[in-house]
Amino acid sequence: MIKITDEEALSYHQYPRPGKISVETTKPVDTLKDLSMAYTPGVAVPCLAIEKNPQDAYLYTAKSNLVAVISNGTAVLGLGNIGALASKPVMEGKGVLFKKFSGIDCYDIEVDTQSIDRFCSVVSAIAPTFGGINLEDIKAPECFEIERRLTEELDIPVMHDDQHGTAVISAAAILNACELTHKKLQNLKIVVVGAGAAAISCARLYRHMGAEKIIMLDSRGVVHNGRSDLNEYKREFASSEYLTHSQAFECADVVVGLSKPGSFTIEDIMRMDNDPIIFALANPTPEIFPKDIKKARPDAIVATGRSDFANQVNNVLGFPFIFRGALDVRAKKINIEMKVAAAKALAELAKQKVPDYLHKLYDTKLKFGREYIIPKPFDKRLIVEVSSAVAQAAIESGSSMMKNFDIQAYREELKRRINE
Ligand SMILES: NC(=O)C1=CN([C@@H]2O[C@H](COP(=O)(O)OP(=O)(O)OC[C@H]3O[C@@H](n4cnc5c(N)ncnc54)[C@H](OP(=O)(O)O)[C@@H]3O)[C@@H](O)[C@H]2O)C=CC1
Ligand SMILES: CC(=O)C(=O)O
Ligand SMILES: [Mg+2]
Repeated sequence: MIKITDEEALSYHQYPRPGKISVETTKPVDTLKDLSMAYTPGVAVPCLAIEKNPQDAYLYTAKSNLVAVISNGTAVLGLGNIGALASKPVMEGKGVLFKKFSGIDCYDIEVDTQSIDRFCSVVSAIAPTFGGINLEDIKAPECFEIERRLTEELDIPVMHDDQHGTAVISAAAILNACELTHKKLQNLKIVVVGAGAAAISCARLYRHMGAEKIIMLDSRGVVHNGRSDLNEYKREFASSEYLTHSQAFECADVVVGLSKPGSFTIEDIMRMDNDPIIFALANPTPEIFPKDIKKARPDAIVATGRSDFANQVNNVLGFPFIFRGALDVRAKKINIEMKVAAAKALAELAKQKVPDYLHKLYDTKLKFGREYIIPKPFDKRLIVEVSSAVAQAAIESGSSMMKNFDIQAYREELKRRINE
């Protein structure tokens, strides 16, 4: 396990210059002619072209490869409502991952408001700059309304990463854990601990993919019909019978923690069925640490959201590649078909032979099994498999604005890029 100290983390962020991102130019500005083209008078030509045909913005500006990572800092990792400014290191971090893993340029934008109206009006006002909007770390239930409004209003893909990125990756991991434990998704008893942004969307995707028995817990216990304090999103998963916290775990096959440290315990996981699938996904501190889970339940398949344990179920495996595919086919929305395609592509990739550079990087032999149910973020094949699956689903489901997109040529181009 890789250990880092607080001092190392601060030093990484401070030196050699503060922060993790910068802006670079893509055209030469070395001569008087360059200057005349980049700025006035040359720049007026693309301006007028775009005024005439707005789609030309994709030809003459950085829009087609530019995503905004936008947060109001209300649910930053599992740190809670720490505010817009304090969320900036995470948002810069998402920008780094976009660039590193899928070549997408990114501006992080921290919006200091908790008002849904104000947040939406800021985002929709700046949307023309971008090819896509990645919403991040906005708490529930506001995040659902924010995403709904922006998706409806804008003609570029908008995705709340904590909702859908997490749903896609955890669904892929559950599919593979099922295969390893010879269980079927539709027969699973799934306990989702948390009823916020990530939890609600994960549960929706599992249900869409065939899960039938989902029990949800929030900070007040099991979400059930007898409660009068449920919002409309929690009500979608309210169980018809009253259950105690402990009863929820009785013979459960899967627990997905999307809450905070300590929200379920060793006693809870001891009640689960054989070969339990236990995902403790709160960041940075999981609900229970893997070593404690493994000690109590050696038969468990365990995942966390962190890079320093086996089976990292984290949306880093999703947003870079989902947006890559969506941007490249100019998808108007990131729809359910694209999310399911991403989940299936991820699950499938974990079953392929792992390239040597990953064995070296992770200093361990990686082979599909209990300690490797989901690909690693540094797997270069992710962009080929996930982005092309997303692009194909966008085309087939009618979300793409491109006519005659050659998906095979696109896959080849992505393969070429990773071999450069
Ligand atoms: N691994 C990954 O890829 C990801 C992990 N996460 C992690 O998931 C967690 C939640 O994030 P997010 O959904 O964005 O945040 P939200 O603020 O939207 O949701 C937090 C949820 O946790 C619930 N909760 C708090 N305490 C308990 C408890 N003791 N028992 C049960 N539920 C509890 C809250 O309940 P109530 O509704 O009653 O307030 C709320 O529903 C964070 O730790 C985050 O880091 C999130 C996204 C991706
Ligand atoms: C991983 C992530 O996005 C989170 O924990 O919020
Ligand atoms: Mg997040």
